Formats: sequence, C-alpha cells, structure tokens
Amino acid sequence: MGFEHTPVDPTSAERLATSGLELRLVDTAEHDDFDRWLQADQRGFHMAKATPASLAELRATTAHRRSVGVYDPQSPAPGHPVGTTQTWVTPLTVPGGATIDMWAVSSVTVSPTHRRRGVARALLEGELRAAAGDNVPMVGLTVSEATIYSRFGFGVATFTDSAEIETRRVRWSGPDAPGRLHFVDPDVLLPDAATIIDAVRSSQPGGLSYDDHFVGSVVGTIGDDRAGLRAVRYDDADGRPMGFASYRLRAHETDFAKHTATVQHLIGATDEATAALWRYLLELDLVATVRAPGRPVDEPVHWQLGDLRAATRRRRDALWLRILDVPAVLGARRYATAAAVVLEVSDPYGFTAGRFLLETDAEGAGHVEQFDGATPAGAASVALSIGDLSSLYLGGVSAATLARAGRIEERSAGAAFALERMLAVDRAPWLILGF
Ligand SMILES: CC(=O)SCCNC(=O)CCNC(=O)[C@H](O)C(C)(C)COP(=O)(O)OP(=O)(O)OC[C@H]1O[C@@H](n2cnc3c(N)ncnc32)[C@H](O)[C@@H]1OP(=O)(O)O
Repeated sequence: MGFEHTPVDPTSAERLATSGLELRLVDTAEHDDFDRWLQADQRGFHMAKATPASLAELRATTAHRRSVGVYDPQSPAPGHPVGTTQTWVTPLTVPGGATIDMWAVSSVTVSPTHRRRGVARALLEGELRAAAGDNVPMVGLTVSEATIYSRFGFGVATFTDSAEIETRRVRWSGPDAPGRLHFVDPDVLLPDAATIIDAVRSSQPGGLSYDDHFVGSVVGTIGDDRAGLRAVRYDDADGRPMGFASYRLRAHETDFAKHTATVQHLIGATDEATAALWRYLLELDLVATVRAPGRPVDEPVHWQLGDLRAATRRRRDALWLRILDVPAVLGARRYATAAAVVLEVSDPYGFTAGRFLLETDAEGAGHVEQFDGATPAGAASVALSIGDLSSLYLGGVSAATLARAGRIEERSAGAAFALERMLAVDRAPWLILGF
C-alpha cells in the first residue's frame, strides 16, 4: 500500500474530535471535495481563489499526493476544510549518492478563524506518527516562518542564496562552453527538464524527486504566470541536452536598456552547462540586473564574474529535516573521515532519543548502533537534540558552530569539530526546487 492510503493518525483525530473537529483524508478523485481542499490551501497562504482552469491543473498534477483536511461540522460550509496538509514520499539524496525515503509535508494551513487552538500541532504530530508508522526514516518540509517547526524536532539542513547581479560589472572569466543554446517551447522542454533535474538530484545532497507539478511550473507548462516565461536549453558539443534556464524579463520604468531578468530556474547536469546558462543570462542585451533566487550556496558562478562585488547575495533557510530513525539515516550516507563518535540524542517526541555509536571506515561507510556502554577510547562524544542532528545530517551546517552557539554539548574535547570533519561534503546540500 502506498503512502497515499496511509490513514490519518488516530491520536490526532481523537484530539481534534474533543474540539468538535473532524480529521480525514480527502478523496482527491472526488473533484468537489478536492477543489474545496485546494481553495482552502490557496486561502491559507493568502493567494487568490484558484480559477477553474488552475483547479483543473492542480487536480491533474497533485491528486496523487496524500491530502488531509480538518473540518468543522458547525461551520455554515462544513465541506470546506479549516485546516489542511499534504504529504508524499520522495527519495532524498544523501552525501555519497544513496537515497532515503523522506515524508514531505506541505500545505500546512489553518484558517484564521480556527488559529492557535492546536490544529496545526495535531496535523504535524499526526504526520510524524504516520511517517514513523510507515517506517519512513525522515520527514522534510520548507517553512513560511522559521519559528514554528523546531518544537516538532525539525532543524534547518539546507540554505539557498538569492543573488542579484549587476550585469555591467561582469567580465566573464569562466570557461567558454563548447555546446549551443536554443530557445525551446515549454512542451518540448518538459521531458528534457525532467531528465536533467532527475540526473542532478540523484547526486546532489538534498535532492528530491520532482513530479510534473514542479517541473511544469519551472518550464511553464502549468501555472498562472506562464506567458512571460522564456526558456533556453544548453546542448553539449554532441548535441545532448545538459541544462536549461527559465526566466522572466521586466522592463525598467524609464530606461529600455535596464531590464531585469528574474531566473525561475537554472540547472545544469554538468558544470559546463551551468556556466554556459549563467553566461547567457549575464550577457543578455538590454538587461542590467539578473535576479536568481533559490541558488546553491556554493554556486561556482561567483568565481566566474570577474568582479566578486557584481553580485549581492541573501541567504535563507530552505529544507528543514526531522530524523525519525537515527541508525537508518546515518547508515545511509557516506563520511569524509574514519572516526567514531557517540551521539547522545534528545527528542521531545521520543522517536529517536538515546545514545548511538557512529563508526566510519576509510571507505566512507558508516556503522551505527544504539549503544549503552562507556565511550570507546578515541571516540568523540556529543549531546545534541534531534533537530540539531537533523540540521547536521546533510553536511550543510557546522557542528563546531552549533557547539559555539551552545546547542551541542561536547562531552570530549574537540568533539564537535571531529563530528564536523566526519560529516564534511564536497558539494553543499541544495534543495533544487522548493515545495
Ligand atoms: C510546511 C508548511 O506548510 S509551512 C506553512 C505554514 N502555514 C502558513 O504559514 C499559513 C498561515 N498560517 C497558518 O495557517 C497557521 O497560523 C499555522 C499553520 C502557521 C499555525 O496554525 P495554528 O493551528 O494556529 O497552530 P497551533 O495552535 O497548533 O500552534 C502550535 C504551536 O505553534 C506555535 N505557532 C503557531 N503559529 C506560529 C507562528 N506563526 N509563529 C510562531 N509560533 C507559532 C503556537 O504558539 C503553538 O506553540 P506551543 O503549543 O508550543 O505553545
């Protein structure tokens, strides 16, 4: 049985029932029920009511996800949910290229008429228990506000940069790409984009698998604002599609030579493709500014601009993770050093609380076991919360910094930096597309 049939959590259903509310799965094959859920989701994020056309698109591209609603039978419109969430299971690429299952949680909304009486808590706790019950070892989400999810054991694991680049300052110093660029229609690009994103995500820590809804939104086959989207594809010297960029142009109020190009997405399966696409955008005529949100924090382009100050960058949290099974997730990734560390993990929900011994070998494999004994000679030892361990997991957060912040307690001298060296990665984790 797939995740879409996982029932709602009975504990949360009972808790909500004591407030007279009903928690249930939405039958996404039943259009009216699903449309009401979709409209509640739109309203929850202060978006305009979905048009019939966009409802049809959303139904077609997201019906396979598990949609959960909270209903108030006393409402004048009892079929309209007052709380929503949507979940699905995706592979999450971890350092070394293996994948683990991640229970993705999205669309957490509670109607302003029903806020701050524990509806979101019931939804979130219910999803943690549902994922644990299905033996999914990791839960992941992105947040509207960074103040909500730590209490449930989540920690931020990846960041993105929003770059703004003054094109007139750029003197391209990167390599010349041997391939060619072509404008492509969204329908033509869609399958290539899906292949390119899939190739990248399979080796990119933090990479997820993306369905047609996501890929269609970045190439412009779906979405309300698709008319202004342009897309180019980079084909390598052998003519194989290796990357694409989609972007919008906005004219300056008074100066036609100062358009702004805003990148919807830019992704290359090779560094050559990524550089070629960046160069294309930075050398567009009549464009003074290129804006690119959601970029990896170790983007090579900043070393190819010829003027480091041509770009300003703003960093933001992206993927938040919540480990549910410590041995499963630590055993799946690869490590940079051969070492041993004892992790004393606290967990407000008890899913993962305990002591674990992580031993890594010269090939980078990790062996993890629950552990009661004394810390072995030579092993590092730290105490930390499950949220902070989740932050460290993909290698995008420094253990030494968390120790300096007072979040990790070092039980042996230098233990945080020893852990940081074990977890080090050659490529910063990146959430390729937000969700
Ligand atoms: C993964 C995602 O989907 S991220 C998107 C989150 N959704 C949004 O931002 C849409 C707009 N906001 C909302 O719909 C709601 O305000 C929600 C979903 C954020 C919160 O729903 P509520 O039902 O009011 O939350 P609930 O009453 O269950 O609160 C649970 C806890 O979170 C806290 N909390 C709730 N909202 C916030 C907030 N915006 N900032 C900080 N803390 C918050 C509450 O104080 C409470 O804390 P405590 O129990 O530890 O004392």
